[in-house]
Amino acid sequence: MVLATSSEKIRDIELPIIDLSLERSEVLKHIVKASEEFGFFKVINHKVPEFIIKRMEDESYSFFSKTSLQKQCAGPANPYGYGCKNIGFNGDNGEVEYLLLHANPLSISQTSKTISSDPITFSSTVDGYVAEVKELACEILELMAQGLRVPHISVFSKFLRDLNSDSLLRLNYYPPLITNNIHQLIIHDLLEDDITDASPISSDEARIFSKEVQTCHHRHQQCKIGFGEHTDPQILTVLRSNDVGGLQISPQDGLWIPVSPHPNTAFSIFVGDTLQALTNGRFKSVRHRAIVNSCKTRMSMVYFGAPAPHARISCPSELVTPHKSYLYRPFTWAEYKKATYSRKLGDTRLQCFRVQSDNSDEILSE
Ligand SMILES: O=C(O)CCC(=O)C(=O)O
Ligand SMILES: [Fe+2]
Repeated sequence: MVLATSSEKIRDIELPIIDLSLERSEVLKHIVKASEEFGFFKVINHKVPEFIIKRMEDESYSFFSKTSLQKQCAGPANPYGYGCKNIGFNGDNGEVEYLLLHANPLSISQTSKTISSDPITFSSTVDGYVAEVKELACEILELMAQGLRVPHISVFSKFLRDLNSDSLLRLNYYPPLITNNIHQLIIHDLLEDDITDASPISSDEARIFSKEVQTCHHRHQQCKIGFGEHTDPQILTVLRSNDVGGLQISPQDGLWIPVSPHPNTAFSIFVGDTLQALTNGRFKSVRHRAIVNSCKTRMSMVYFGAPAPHARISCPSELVTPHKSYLYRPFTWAEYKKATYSRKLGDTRLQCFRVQSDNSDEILSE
C-alpha cells in the first residue's frame, strides 16, 4: 500500500475558481494567470447540463457496484476496460478501481459490450458526456490561446477536434476504508512501533494506547493513496468528482494543496504536459494525486483531451521570444505517449524533450 510521506507540507490555499459567465476579457485573464501559477483551476457556470453529468454518474456507480467477478469481465484496462489497483504498465498501484475508455464513439460502443448489460444506453450516455466535456475543454483552450495573444484561437483546440484525437475518459472509483482493514493496519503499526507488550496494561497505558489508535486511524485516513502523484501527459484534463474530497495538487516540491469538492457543480481543469510544451513552458503541467481520506466512496470522471497520434506538437512562434527560445523540440503525440508508458506514473517525462539551452533563466522546474 502506498502512503504519503510525513516530510511533505499540506496547506489549505485558496485555488482559483473561474466563472465562465463573466465578461470574456476577464475570463481569459483569470485563466492565463491560474494556468501560469498553478496549472489548475475550477470552472463554474459552464454550459454542461447537470442531467448529462448525473446520467454519467449513475452509469458509473451502477458499474462499480457490480461484483468483482462481473467487473473483471470488463477487464483488463489495457487498452480499454476495467482495472483495479494497478495503474499503467510499470508496477504502480493505488487504492482505486477504474474504467478506461477511448473517447471515440466507435471504440466506446465496442468496449460497452463488456461493461453493461445495456450497452446501447451505456455508450450513448458516455458519448453524450464526452461531447459536452470536449466542448468545454475546447472553449477553455480557445480562451487560453486568446489570452496568450496567439492569432489563431483554435491553435490548441484543433488537436481535440481532430477526428483521430486520442482523448480518453477515465472513471475512477475509490472505495471507502473498511473498518476491519483499518483495525488490522493500526495493530500492525502499533506492533511495529513496539507500543504493545504481552503483559496486562495499566489504565494510563490503556489511555496512551487508545490515543495511539486514534492517531493511527487518522493517519491511515489521511494518507492512503488512491492515485499516486503524477502529471497528466495530454493537453487538458477536465475532472468532475462527487462531493467527497481527496484530490490534491502540488504546484511546488513537497507542498500539497487539497482541492475541496465544492462548489460541487464545478469542473476541475488541469494543464497537461503537452500544453506545457505547446505554450513553451508558460503554462505549468500540475502534479496531482488522489488520497483516500474518507469513509465515503469517492468517484471522479476524468476527460483527457489529447492530440491524434501523428499530430506534431510544437509551440506557436508567437510564444517564442529573443529571451525565451524554443524550450522543447517538436514531437508527435505517439512519441510522447510511448515515453510516458515506458516510465513510472510519477516520473517526469517532458524534460527528455527539452532543447539544450545555455540560458539558466529558462530552466523550469518540471
Ligand atoms: O480521481 C482524481 O481525483 C484524480 C485522478 C487522476 O488524476 C487521473 O485519473 O489522472
Ligand atoms: Fe491525473
